[in-house]
Amino acid sequence: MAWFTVSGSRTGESAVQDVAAGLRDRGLHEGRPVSAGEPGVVLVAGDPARAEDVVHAAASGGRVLVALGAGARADPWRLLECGAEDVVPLSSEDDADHLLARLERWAAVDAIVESDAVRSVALGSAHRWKAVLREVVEMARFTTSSMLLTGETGTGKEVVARLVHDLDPRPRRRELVLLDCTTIVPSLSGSEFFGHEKGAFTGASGARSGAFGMADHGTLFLDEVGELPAELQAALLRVVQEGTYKPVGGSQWQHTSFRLLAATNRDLRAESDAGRFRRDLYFRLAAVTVRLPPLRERREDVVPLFHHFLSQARPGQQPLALDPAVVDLLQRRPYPGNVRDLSQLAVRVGTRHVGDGPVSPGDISPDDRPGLSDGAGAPTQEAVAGGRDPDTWDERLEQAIRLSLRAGIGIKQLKSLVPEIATDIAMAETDGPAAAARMLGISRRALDYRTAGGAAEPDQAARPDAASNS
Ligand SMILES: Nc1ncnc2c1ncn2[C@@H]1O[C@H](COP(=O)(O)OP(=O)(O)OP(=O)(O)O)[C@@H](O)[C@H]1O
Repeated sequence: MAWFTVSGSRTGESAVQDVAAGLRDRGLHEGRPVSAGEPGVVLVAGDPARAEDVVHAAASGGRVLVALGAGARADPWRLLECGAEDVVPLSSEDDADHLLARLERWAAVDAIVESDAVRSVALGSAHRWKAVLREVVEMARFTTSSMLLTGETGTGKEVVARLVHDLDPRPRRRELVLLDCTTIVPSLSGSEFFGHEKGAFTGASGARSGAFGMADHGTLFLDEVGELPAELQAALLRVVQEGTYKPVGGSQWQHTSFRLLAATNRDLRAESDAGRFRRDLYFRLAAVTVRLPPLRERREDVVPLFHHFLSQARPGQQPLALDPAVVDLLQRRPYPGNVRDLSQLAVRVGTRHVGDGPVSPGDISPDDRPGLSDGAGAPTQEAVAGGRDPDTWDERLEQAIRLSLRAGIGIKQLKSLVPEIATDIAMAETDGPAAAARMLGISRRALDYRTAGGAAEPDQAARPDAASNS
């Protein structure tokens, strides 16, 4: 852990110097945390013109906390944009202790993120992935908050849910109970949720615990929670709020207490705004929302993850090198099914490969080699603008859809993925949101809504069969 001072004038400098001395006394070394890759503090005094540059440089090497001396005129929001994790005012002699406590917490979280327990199950070292892991570790270790995990299919929501449970430090922590909300049959769900007493219904030859009982002192993970039928949303809300339930056929209230985790690849917030998901339940589930990035936002993880899955597909055999053309393909290929897609590709490659030589282009099956000439499947702007044969365009689109279906992406997910990918492409290929909105053929407001996290415009989100639960 390190700290350093940046000052523009004498205003407020004495307070900053006091805190600096305090940090020195407590064993923190003075120096720039730029290359250290460790937590650090930047103390800002006066109105230094270069504070933003300094914070920007520091934050590229590690996590930075900015402390503003009295009278420092730096803009905290700009400093956050420059990469600071937080900006706090300095006001008392105890501030050195507070800063130190924050840095120690960060260092503890970073140590867990770098531990084998995490690295061996939630692979990846991309900046965005590490930021997710830090948030997840912080929540898992230091709170019992419920957490809503969002992200496209195959981004690792279940991996993260298991990690949260494994890192949970509650004494006598019990089971992780997984419920896939797509498979819940409403007529049978009473027993599945609450359990039943012996003789509660025909065939109930003995008492049985339900998910709420089994998760007591543990974790309940509701996968695909957006699919939960309306009547079960109400039942769940009651248990979450009051911690009590009655088994089917029982007369005694039972108590339960669990950490609630839920996952969805839908925009539940928009759905609750549209009355298709209970808003009160949404806010209970989403005390903390963690968005897992799609693989295309962490491309640097593609090749290391591929190596990992390839080794898993060839247990006990030598790790294989990759031909540069294969590396190139891996990096350019689309992954609509995200990490799951990549792992299945590695299995197919492992099956085709013979011997211990490098993986060569021929090990990639023809179906996995889409659109090499123009960037893995998608028609380029030039191709479209230049009026190339529309049949070729159609074929490429069809190929991309075929790959998605094979990767287990159903029509519902495809429908939500396509606008999201199109938005990403437009944002990357134009020089601002106005141009991106024009490229997409939508209003600037609709684009802002999408980029702020909405999967569809509110007026497009309503389904004719949607029942209001409000
Ligand atoms: N960071 C990761 N490290 C290692 N394996 C991962 C990682 N992320 C995902 N996987 C693997 O990818 C596959 C899909 O992961 P997971 O089931 O957690 O995704 P998901 O987001 O829950 O998907 P869905 O929404 O379709 O249920 C699993 O086999 C999982 O082990």
